Amino acid sequence: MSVYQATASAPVNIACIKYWGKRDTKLILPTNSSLSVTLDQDHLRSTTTSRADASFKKDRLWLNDTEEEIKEGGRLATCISEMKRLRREVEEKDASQPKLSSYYVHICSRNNFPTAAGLASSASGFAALVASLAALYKLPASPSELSLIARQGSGSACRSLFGGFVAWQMGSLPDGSDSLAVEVAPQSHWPDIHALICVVSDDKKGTSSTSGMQRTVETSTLLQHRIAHVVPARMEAISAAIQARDFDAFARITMQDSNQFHAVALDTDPPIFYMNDVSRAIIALIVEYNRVSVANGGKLKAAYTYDAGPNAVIYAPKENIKEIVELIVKYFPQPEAFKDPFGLFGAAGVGEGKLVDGFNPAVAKPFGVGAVKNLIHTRVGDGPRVLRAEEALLGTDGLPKAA
Ligand SMILES: Nc1ncnc2c1ncn2[C@@H]1O[C@H](COP(=O)(O)OP(=O)(O)OP(=O)(O)O)[C@@H](O)[C@H]1O
Ligand SMILES: C[C@@](O)(CCOP(=O)(O)OP(=O)(O)O)CC(=O)O
Repeated sequence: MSVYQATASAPVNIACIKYWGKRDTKLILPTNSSLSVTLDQDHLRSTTTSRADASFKKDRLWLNDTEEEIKEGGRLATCISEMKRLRREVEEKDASQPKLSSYYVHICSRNNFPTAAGLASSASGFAALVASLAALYKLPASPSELSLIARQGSGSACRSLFGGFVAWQMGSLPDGSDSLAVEVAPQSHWPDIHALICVVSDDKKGTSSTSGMQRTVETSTLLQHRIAHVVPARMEAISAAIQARDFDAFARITMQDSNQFHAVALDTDPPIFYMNDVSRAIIALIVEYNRVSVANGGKLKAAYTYDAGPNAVIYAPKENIKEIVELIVKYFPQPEAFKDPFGLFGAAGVGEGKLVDGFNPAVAKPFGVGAVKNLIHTRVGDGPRVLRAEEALLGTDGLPKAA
């Protein structure tokens, strides 16, 4: 008997131009275009195995070993049924294809980082779901076509169907068929872009992105200004900066857009605060680090950005990461020396940290151990990967294997 099963992994992406607001909440159509950097799956990823079998009694999904309910009409159900629809098209064109679209699926997924903690698990999670079903169903669909479906799981997920630098074009059609992700530049165009994630909190967050952005759409006048007058020009400018590998322009726009996203959150009624004192201290450190560089005739060396939570993501060319880690560790001591996967610091790692010459230490007060709980050093990465059969998360019985 044939086994119909496929496993895929997908990356996290962190936006430089933020998606915040929907014009259609069911189809997940945004009020503005957005642009992100895909992070390396070698460090942060969702891995998903999908299997279709005539003996299965219903569609089931396990996330990190716990079964999730697939609510009728919900986001998971929509993605699964849309993927079955694409499979049906394949079967209608070629009668020799097994009728997998009529079978129920079992799906097992794991994230190798905290779920629902503002580390974009919904993005990698829905991208991995769509990528694994596309492999199971042997769909001829392009990443942009698959992004149309991932988008209906979680908007930001559509951007995780590509590696490198990715735009989500908002589109204008009411059915959403032109609201999709496109590659701005592949990972290989600018592999030198690294990211340092400062995990300020890995708790579940207070106001979810989904509910927060709707409140912003309903109450913020600043959002209307952003949509009409700010984002279109920024999309153009940051795409040009990426094409030219102009980090100074990339960093300036990224920080401006993070600031404006948090400004529209604050302009929401009642106001939404995602950053905390630790987040703001990290901003002050990056601003001062850049000031010293510019004062010495240089350019911006790092860019911060924050999603719907207090964690900082710092983008920088690889050559600056050592200084940045030393700076962060100086103000946010770590329980153990920080060792990074790129071996920038040798076997001993970074212990006490230090400041670059000319840095004004008074821009922030030092915090205690635990204020930044964890540092994750990663870089721009590739798009979803189809994995070997041995990496499957479902056992021969179609149920999750023990972790
Ligand atoms: N691997 C996965 N497979 C399927 N769904 C997932 C997966 N990982 C996360 N999700 C879905 O995404 C939800 C978490 O999304 P949520 O937006 O709350 O957090 P986040 O993505 O970590 O944060 P943010 O999107 O604001 O950065 C989970 O509750 C689950 O429904
Ligand atoms: C701040 C953001 O991370 C918001 C992400 O929102 P989601 O994609 O999580 O929202 P839903 O579409 O409702 O699932 C900015 C971004 O990723 O562009």
